[in-house]
Amino acid sequence: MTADTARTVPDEHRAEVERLREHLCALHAELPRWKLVTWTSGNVSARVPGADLMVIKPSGVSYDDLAPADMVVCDLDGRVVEGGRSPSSDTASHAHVYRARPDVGGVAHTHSAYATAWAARGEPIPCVITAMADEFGGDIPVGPFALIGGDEIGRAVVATLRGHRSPAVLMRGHGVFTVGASARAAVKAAVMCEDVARTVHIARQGGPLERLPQEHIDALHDRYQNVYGQ
Ligand SMILES: O=C(CO)[C@@H](O)[C@@H](O)COP(=O)(O)O
Repeated sequence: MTADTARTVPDEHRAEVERLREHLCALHAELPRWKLVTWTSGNVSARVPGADLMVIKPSGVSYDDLAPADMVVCDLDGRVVEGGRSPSSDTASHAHVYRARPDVGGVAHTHSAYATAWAARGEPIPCVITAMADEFGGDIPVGPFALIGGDEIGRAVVATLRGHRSPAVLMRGHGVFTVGASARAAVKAAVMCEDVARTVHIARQGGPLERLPQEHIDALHDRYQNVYGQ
C-alpha cells in the first residue's frame, strides 16, 4: 500500500495524530515486556477521535526499532493516508472493527502463548476466576479461522464479540484480538487475557473447572467496571 495523496491528515487532527504516534510506540513496547509477542508478531492501533482515521504500526518492524515517525496513518478503509512504511498486515481488519464499532478506540493483536494455545484448540476460556469476571464479564469466546491480510479477521472479531461483554476474542488457529475504548485499554485486555489463559490452563491440570455462578460474574464485572480504582 502507498499513501493516498488525495487524502491527508486535516490540520485540526495533526496534534492528536502526533500524540498517538508517540503513545502507540510506547504501547508496542508493552507487548514484549509482557511476553505477548515473539519477534514482530503483534500490533496495536488507535482511532483518531473525531476523524475517519486510525494510526497503526508498520508491518514486520522490530519493536525495539519502532519510532513515532514509523507509525502509519490510515483511513477507516485501511488505505494509507500518511507514512513511509507499509502498514500492519492486519490494517484492514482493525479498520473494519472501527467502522463497525464506534465505541472502540483501540485494537490490539498478540500471539501470547497460553491464550493462543486455547485458540489453537478452538476452546473458549471459561469464566472460573474473579479476574475473568472483572475484565471479561464472562467466558473469552473463540472466533472462526480467518486468513490474514484482508478484513476477514475484523469481520469475525466483530461478529464473535456481539453478545459478549468480553473485549477479547481468541481467533481460532491464530491468536488474540482485543478491543477497548482506547488503545491502552485494548493492550490491557491482551495482558489480562494471557494472564487468565495461563491460570485457567494450570488450574485444569489439577481437575475439572467450575464456572462462577452467573450472578457472581455479573456483580464482579459491575464492581470492577464501575467502582474499582480511582
Ligand atoms: O498474525 C500475524 C501473522 O501470523 C500478524 O498479525 C503478525 O505477524 C503481525 O504482523 P504485522 O507486523 O503487524 O504486519
